[in-house]
Amino acid sequence: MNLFADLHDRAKELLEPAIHDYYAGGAADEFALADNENSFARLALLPRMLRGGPPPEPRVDLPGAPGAAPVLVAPTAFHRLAHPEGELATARAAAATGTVLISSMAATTAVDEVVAAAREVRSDAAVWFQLYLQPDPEVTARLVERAESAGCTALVVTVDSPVFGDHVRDRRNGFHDLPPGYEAANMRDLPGGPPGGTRDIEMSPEISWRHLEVLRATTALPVLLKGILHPDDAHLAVAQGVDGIIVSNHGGRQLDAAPAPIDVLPRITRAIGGTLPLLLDGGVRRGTDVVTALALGAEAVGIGRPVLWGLAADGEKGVREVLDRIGADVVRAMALCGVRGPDDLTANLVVPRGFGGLR
Ligand SMILES: Cc1cc2nc3c(=O)[nH]c(=O)nc-3n(C[C@H](O)[C@H](O)[C@H](O)COP(=O)(O)O)c2cc1C
Ligand SMILES: O=C(O)C(=O)c1ccccc1
Repeated sequence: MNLFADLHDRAKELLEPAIHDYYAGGAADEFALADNENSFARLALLPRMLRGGPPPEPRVDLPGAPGAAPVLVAPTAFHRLAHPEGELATARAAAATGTVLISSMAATTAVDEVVAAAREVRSDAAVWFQLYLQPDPEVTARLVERAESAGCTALVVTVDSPVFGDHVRDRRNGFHDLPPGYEAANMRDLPGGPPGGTRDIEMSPEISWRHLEVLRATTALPVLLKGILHPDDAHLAVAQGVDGIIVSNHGGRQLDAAPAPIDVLPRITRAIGGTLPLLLDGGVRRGTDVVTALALGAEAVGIGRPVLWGLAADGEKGVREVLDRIGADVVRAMALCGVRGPDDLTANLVVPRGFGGLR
């Protein structure tokens, strides 16, 4: 049970089973998928009382997104499979709530249309573009140009996908490609692709820090890396001069043996906390999860599947419901913990559940 259980139930009723499974599923045995939520459940918050502060107003300055809500929309593929308005509905709901939308390279709507929909609702809406570095740097460069001319204010480079994860449910359901009538619209008219058609998204183990360097030389946009889990990689990211890190195991869809992001966040914070903005996604389902992540060193978090459930259940209104619910729940959780501002979000707020008073 969580804050979005009703929307997930409704989405499950409405979606074709193979599409529901595509969204819900993880890699292999789904250990990482399960652990993402379970790891939050293994942590408790030790609240402070009678602190006499104003009502919490959680807002955060992120690269290309001043004054953003601390909960972002994580990039997820293929929103038109959830609702006919697809990414346009998601973009409008995110903009209306002051939420950063990380628009997926694998979207079924082109990024310029996504940004335009957000900016119609709110002229300063922040949309970041998520990107898989492509083996052909020309293809990557063209995608970056598209994101820049669309008006995206940061790039999120997903680094946890040298190959596709083994999505067992998709294999079982025979769900391998977008159904007819849908397209990965950002991949239209790219070098090496069919004329007038869309190019496949390539995932390649060849991709290295060198490709990232090339990318960073071609853009002035802030670049965040999504999918870092090892503290040594966090150090390398700092040395490269990136603008932020999203600690993530891709919602349990890539390496199934990967730890839950919330379990490695303290090590990453110890390694590089304070030098760059740290974000986290995976298993965030309630305000106390957000407070836990912020206390352990994240500036902000992303949510993936709950947005898809809201979108499938009720389009723009459903996504709005998801973002409003979690926003209000964050304020409630902070107030219940006696958090007055960012300075009160420290690691000593978090204890293991069932600690028996021994710590
Ligand atoms: C259906 C689905 C599609 C996704 N597509 C992408 C994608 O295109 N690019 C990407 O970087 N991450 C993608 N992700 C991973 C999310 O950005 C995020 O890391 C994850 O969903 C967070 O976990 P949560 O769903 O538990 O909130 C996808 C996740 C799901 C569930
Ligand atoms: O499904 C995913 O998790 C994902 O990241 C993806 C990547 C490329 C195309 C479609 C989905």
